Amino acid sequence: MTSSIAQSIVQIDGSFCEGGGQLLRNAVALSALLSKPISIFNVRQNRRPPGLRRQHEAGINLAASICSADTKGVEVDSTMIDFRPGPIQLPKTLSADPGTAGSTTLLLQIAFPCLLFSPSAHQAESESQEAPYHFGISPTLTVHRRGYYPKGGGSVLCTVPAIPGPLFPVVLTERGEVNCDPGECPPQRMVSDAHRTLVASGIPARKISITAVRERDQDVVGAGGGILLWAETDKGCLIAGSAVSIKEKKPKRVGEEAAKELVRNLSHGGCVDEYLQDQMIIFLALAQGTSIVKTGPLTDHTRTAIHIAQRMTGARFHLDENGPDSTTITCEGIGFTPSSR
Ligand SMILES: Nc1ncnc2c1ncn2[C@@H]1O[C@H](COP(=O)(O)OP(=O)(O)OP(=O)(O)O)[C@@H](O)[C@H]1O
Repeated sequence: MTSSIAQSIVQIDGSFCEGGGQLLRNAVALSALLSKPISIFNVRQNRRPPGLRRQHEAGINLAASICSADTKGVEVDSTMIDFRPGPIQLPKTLSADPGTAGSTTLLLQIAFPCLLFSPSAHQAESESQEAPYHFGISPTLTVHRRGYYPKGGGSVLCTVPAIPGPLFPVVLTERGEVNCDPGECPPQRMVSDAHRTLVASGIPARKISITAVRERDQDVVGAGGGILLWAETDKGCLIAGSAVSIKEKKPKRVGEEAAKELVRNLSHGGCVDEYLQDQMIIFLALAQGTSIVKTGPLTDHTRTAIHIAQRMTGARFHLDENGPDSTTITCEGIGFTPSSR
């Protein structure tokens, strides 16, 4: 390796802050998108066991197939990887399979930014500009089959509208009034328990509606269940709480857990919940201009995502931690477009 190439490789310590798989996904996604080679050492150092698991391996290989990357060390248990992106060359359909009960949405987390700015499907331009979502984009996600732990076997199809220009910045500083609390979940005990926990926390019963959904046997692999609760506000914010049932957990606890998560995320008055908080960082960094997001206490996932986004993109973040329960994230995004690559 010549010294000029060595100098241009961004060296990333995978043990920073949260030190898990999300650091890896953000760093690889930005490497592929910005065409910046990276080396990550101490991969998932804060997890037991550390190193890559099959779903991380599948995610990195998916990103590599999108941007024709040369990789090193991408195998289970590896704690050091190299990722050298090449040109983005997309087939019409891409698929990835971790071969385990790994999360499909985490595979998407790594591929989505690159697909969004891929130079292939600019006919989607008008659709993307009219979309009502925070950044002005409208991907679709269709669940073909749910696969429950430990077997896995689920299948989702995600369609990503490629955009020709930069993302719009977002200003999410006023949450607005909660309109209703719809929810989806299977057994009745989860429903009644979630309902009781929400009412006990002060949410009026008339605003709560939970629908029990039973999947058709042919649409699932394995046995399981879960509950998803969300609150929608008149300013277009969605705040969620969810839980999945596993053998060791009583259904009563599942409903309670999801309701408590929703209440926790409503109580800080922010515009995004604790999960959207870290997942939107990469998009704030890529958007054009100043984004401002009011949220709850910062998570370590968010601090990690900000660290990686600043290093890889040069976007500037400013954090106002207004007491223990409220944070305002301001970001001066770089205005990335497919032609900046
Ligand atoms: N219940 C949930 N709803 C929505 N998003 C979630 C939920 N739980 C986790 N996430 C999101 O999933 C991502 C991964 O988080 P998680 O803590 O599961 O794994 P990780 O630390 O990134 O990876 P790993 O455990 O593989 O090292 C984060 O971006 C987080 O916001």
